[in-house]
Amino acid sequence: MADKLRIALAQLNPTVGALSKNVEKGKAAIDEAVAAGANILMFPELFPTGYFPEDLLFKPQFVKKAMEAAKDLAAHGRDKDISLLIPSIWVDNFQLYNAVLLAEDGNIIDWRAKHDLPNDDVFYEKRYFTPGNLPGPFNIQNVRIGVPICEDIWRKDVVECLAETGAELLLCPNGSPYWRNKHDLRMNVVVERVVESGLPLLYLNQIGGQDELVFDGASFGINADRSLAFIGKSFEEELIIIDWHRGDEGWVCDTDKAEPLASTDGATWRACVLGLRDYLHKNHFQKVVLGLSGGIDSAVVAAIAVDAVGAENVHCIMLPYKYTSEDSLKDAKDCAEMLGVRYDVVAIGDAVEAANDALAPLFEGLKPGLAEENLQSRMRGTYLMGVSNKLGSMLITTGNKSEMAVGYATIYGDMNGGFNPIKDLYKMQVYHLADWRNHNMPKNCLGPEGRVIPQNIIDKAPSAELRPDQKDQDSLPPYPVLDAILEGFVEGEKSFDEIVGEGHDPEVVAKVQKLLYIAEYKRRQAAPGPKLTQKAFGLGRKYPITNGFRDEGN
Ligand SMILES: Nc1ncnc2c1ncn2[C@@H]1O[C@H](COP(=O)(O)OP(=O)(O)OC[C@H]2O[C@@H]([n+]3cccc(C(=O)O)c3)[C@H](O)[C@@H]2O)[C@@H](O)[C@H]1O
Ligand SMILES: Nc1ncnc2c1ncn2[C@@H]1O[C@H](COP(=O)(O)OP(=O)(O)OP(=O)(O)O)[C@@H](O)[C@H]1O
Ligand SMILES: NC(=O)CC[C@H](N)C(=O)O
Repeated sequence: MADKLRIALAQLNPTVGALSKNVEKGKAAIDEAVAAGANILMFPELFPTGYFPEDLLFKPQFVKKAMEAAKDLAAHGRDKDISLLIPSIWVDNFQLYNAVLLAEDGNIIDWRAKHDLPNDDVFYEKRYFTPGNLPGPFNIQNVRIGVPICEDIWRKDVVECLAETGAELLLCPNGSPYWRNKHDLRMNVVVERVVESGLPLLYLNQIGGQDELVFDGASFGINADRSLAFIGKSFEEELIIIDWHRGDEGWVCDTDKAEPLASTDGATWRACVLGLRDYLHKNHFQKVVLGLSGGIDSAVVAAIAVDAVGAENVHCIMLPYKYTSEDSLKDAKDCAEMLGVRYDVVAIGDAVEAANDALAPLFEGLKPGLAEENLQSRMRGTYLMGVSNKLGSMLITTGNKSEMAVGYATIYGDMNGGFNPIKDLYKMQVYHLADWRNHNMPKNCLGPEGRVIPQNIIDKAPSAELRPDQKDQDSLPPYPVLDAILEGFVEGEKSFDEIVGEGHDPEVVAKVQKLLYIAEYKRRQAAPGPKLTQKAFGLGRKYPITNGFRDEGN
């Protein structure tokens, strides 16, 4: 019976659906693990397909090829002295499972299926998979190793069963998307399972962006005595190699590895950066274009873009109209210079006047208002999409969570764009992160150190500049109040009475609730953006567009 184990954890960044590319990445990890003398190598959840393949799983051809990909990866272990744990889809007796395969010497010799299928928030696993039976441990190199798959550790039953059936060590592959401070939650869950079972647990997560999800890595292990065994890098690929020995009280970690965890602000920023970078690169774009208005939102989006793909791949365009202030022109230019990006100025006046003239006969007798204001935004959106088409850069859009919540953005105007890096940041968080980035240089970011956003952009009152002297606060409550009410409704699903009970004006609360509900149609047509909170608009929050419900209190 082995008394020592060298375990390799492949904290990798797969691309959903890119079966051959993922398998090649996996084979390189096998070679590296073998060279490092590892006895066991484990991959993250559903590695050959990437997490999560969604309705690709309804395509028999995809399922067939995904199983072939898993077998191909397993075959790479032939004539190599290493046991592979490959989490993959698996079909058995006409049922589809979210499984983990044990492969030795090129052959799949055993497998287990995920028992607890997550079906809340952004997960829809019951739509696709049959739940596995409660599993027993694998016998790997004469050590009994339990492999609960991701959600299997978020409830008690699977680990309890593994412990009762003789597991000595737990290895858990995950596809666990980031949200703010989720790492603490994962640690708590793992410690609970360790305390209940008395077994050490190694937690492996993937990294990378997949549409609206970002995976943050930071894989870790907890010893049986609840102490932290090791922690890997955040938001970076890494082959983590950890030595274990069998002591009198069971398996103990011998490797001293404690990568620093990103701070809450640092992790939020890096999730936006990685989410954007992977969305672009995995969809074969190198460059982005955006409208830089001299306001806070586009300045922060430009800084995130530069950190994601480098200044040489970010094109900022100021599109002034007669309401654009001198301050905005200066602030936009200063910001572009600080970031080192290409900056152009393209006036929209002639086009806006031409459109107004063309529509004038239809609008005769009507007062100018919202239609004329939104036309400016739409003209900018049209110009920017023209640049995107011609120069091959993706247009990125800049609406923050407060604006997306209340519909304070012009549909088919400034909402144009393929991806929105700040979609899940409330306005006050956008300000906070602008200041944070001016004072911090996050890891793996390609932008300059030091100030990247002019102080005047942070200090001045926000304005859409669609009419003379317009300020956001003419139409909306002050952002600290708006954000607090929205957090109540969106993150907390609180009642009208609860929010009013927190000291907010009932009329304002009612207005925000109404705006929130009637803007659902805009959100359905909005670009995706990285999920940073437990309740992000998009994948995990499903509200009807046609919705007659209003909570008016008791
Ligand atoms: N349920 C529904 N399903 C489908 N379509 C629906 C709809 N309800 C309205 N609509 C349509 O949507 C249109 C109204 O939407 P839209 O044209 O966007 O216009 P709207 O939401 O009325 O106005 C945009 C607001 O955003 C502000 N804004 C604009 C640009 C930038 C910023 C900023 O600070 O970032 C702020 C602007 O000052 C204004 O208050 C209507 O003409 C109506 O036809
Ligand atoms: N003059 C402009 N030049 C270029 N882009 C603009 C201009 N005005 C608005 N935009 C684009 O439209 C988006 C919405 O901008 P707007 O100024 O209306 O409100 P905002 O949400 O406060 O954004 P920001 O803080 O970036 O100004 C901007 O982020 C920017 O991408
Ligand atoms: N893929 C999964 O099973 C993930 C579920 C788990 N609750 C998590 O967020 O980490």
